[in-house]
Amino acid sequence: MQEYVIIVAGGSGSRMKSDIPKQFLPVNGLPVLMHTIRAFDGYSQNLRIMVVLPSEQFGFWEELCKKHSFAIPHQLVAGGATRFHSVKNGLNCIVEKEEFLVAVHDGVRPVISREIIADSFKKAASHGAAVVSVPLKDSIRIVGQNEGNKAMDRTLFRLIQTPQTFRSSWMKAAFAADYHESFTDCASVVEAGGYNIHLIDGAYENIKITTPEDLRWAEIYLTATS
Ligand SMILES: Nc1ccn([C@@H]2O[C@H](COP(=O)(O)OP(=O)(O)OP(=O)(O)O)[C@@H](O)[C@H]2O)c(=O)n1
Ligand SMILES: C[C@](O)(CO)[C@H](O)COP(=O)(O)O
Repeated sequence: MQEYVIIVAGGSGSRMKSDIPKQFLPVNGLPVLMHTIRAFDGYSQNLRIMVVLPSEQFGFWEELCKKHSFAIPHQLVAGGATRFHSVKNGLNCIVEKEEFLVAVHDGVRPVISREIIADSFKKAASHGAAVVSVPLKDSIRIVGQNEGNKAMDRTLFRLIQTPQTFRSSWMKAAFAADYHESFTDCASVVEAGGYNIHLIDGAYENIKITTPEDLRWAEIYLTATS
């Protein structure tokens, strides 16, 4: 089956509090988003890469590509109001008659290994939906509004990462739904569509650059893996 990745970088990065959108911030001399695209290109050059950005950032991105002589082929897609809408826009731009596999990955998760990408495509082919996760390392408590808080069994939980990879027919059927605020990732959308989610092993290094201190970790991890 043909493989695609939709790399979503259409958000506003409000928690990063940076003038430059976080997907363009330099880490080890290269914008975050270029590290992410490079990781997927390194997995397979037959992979088709879609990159979702706010349309008003297309020009800036093209300038950055020139500046860094960045020539990995990819198709630009305009972002939407939420992550759900950005993924949907990416999916709608894929022209393919046959069933295909599609991974969705956060543009701001640049420390993703080829092994995890390969595993996610392999398991999506056999299970329909493969979603990367890691166990919790800290203890957790549930907090109530008036009732204080209570210890929970952390073995019952997983932290969910990307890539999240699906058979195209599952993804298209699920993303035909109207937006709901519980859709924080693709797995929640596909699950709401009635499909089972198969969890696969992720990595603690596969961080999402969300707040300023994450950049430092990305720098450390990318230095260690380059
Ligand atoms: N409308 C949106 C919102 C988010 N994303 C992408 O989804 C990923 C995860 O979202 P998050 O880290 O929350 O990014 P932002 O929405 O940009 O950040 P914030 O929530 O701090 O504003 C990011 O790569 C982001 O660019 C997107 O493509 N389109
Ligand atoms: C998709 C995701 O990265 C999985 O952990 C996460 O749900 C994105 O959340 P955000 O609030 O949009 O950063």
